[in-house]
Amino acid sequence: MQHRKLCFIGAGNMAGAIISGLVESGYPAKLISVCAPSGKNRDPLASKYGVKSSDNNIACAQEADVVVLAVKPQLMADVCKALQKEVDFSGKLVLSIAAGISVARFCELLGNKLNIVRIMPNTPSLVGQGMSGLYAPEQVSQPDRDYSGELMTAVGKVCWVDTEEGINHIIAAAGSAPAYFFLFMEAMQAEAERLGFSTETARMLVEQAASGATALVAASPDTPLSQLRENVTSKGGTTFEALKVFTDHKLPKIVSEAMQAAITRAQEMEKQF
Ligand SMILES: NC(=O)C1=CN([C@@H]2O[C@H](COP(=O)(O)OP(=O)(O)OC[C@H]3O[C@@H](n4cnc5c(N)ncnc54)[C@H](O)[C@@H]3O)[C@@H](O)[C@H]2O)C=CC1
Ligand SMILES: O=C(O)[C@@H]1CCC=N1
Repeated sequence: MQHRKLCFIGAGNMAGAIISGLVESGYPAKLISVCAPSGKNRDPLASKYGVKSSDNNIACAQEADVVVLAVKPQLMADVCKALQKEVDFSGKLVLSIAAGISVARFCELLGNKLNIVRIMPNTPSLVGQGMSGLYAPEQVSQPDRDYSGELMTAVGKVCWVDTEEGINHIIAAAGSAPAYFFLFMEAMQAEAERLGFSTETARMLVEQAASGATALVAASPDTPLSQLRENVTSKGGTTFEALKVFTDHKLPKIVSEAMQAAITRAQEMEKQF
């Protein structure tokens, strides 16, 4: 992949996950810098992965070819305004991983001719199993699109969307989705503990069932998920009764409402920040 000088503004969960995945996959650490006001998160990244750590957003952005905006949406306007005063963004590629901040808003904050790609990653990027959605406005060049795609391919799979609205759909289906599965697994682990298993055993049971199920999905690309479910569900058996509880409580409707709630919040954030 192309190796450009890369600067992360923000050193939190998501920046850390991407930096770790990039370095593990061979991206040169000396080309990566990470900025945050406090050393609490960025210094461990510097010592673990050999990237440069700094509290100076402006100096790092000035030096970089590619600036990754990885702060919370609430802070984005202030961070961008400070950058805009000192940094010439012409000739740079800006990547935003923020939910709920549109390209139009970034152009207001950083300049009209901004060369920007929106990326919606998720935390499994930390272990090279990320799922990222990408959107680039028409004016972004093919080499910049290729670079953005290659960057996120280094930490997982990528899915380009043709319209910016698609980024909010990616949030619902992938960006926020690890938390849905963690919630489900937490509830299962708690019940396994109530059944008398130790915390460690309960976690192992749930973790292995979940990773075994996803491995089976990955190994069966032509089998619909419904078929995989039916393969577990013996007639007159236990799974049928368990699934009946989920369907009686309208699990598919709950999932649909939860995903729509994520989209609605992203749309609200687009107005708020
Ligand atoms: N956590 C997740 O699963 C995902 C998060 N995102 C997006 O990633 C962005 C970051 O989210 P997280 O990493 O979860 O947040 P976080 O709260 O873990 O990290 C934010 C980082 O920004 C730093 N920061 C605060 N003020 C700063 C400033 N003035 N200059 C530079 N850095 C500053 C903080 O020190 C912290 O390191 C958000 O915009 C979020 O929408 C996108 C997809 C998934
Ligand atoms: O909760 C959030 O707003 C961010 C975006 C997707 C995952 N986390």
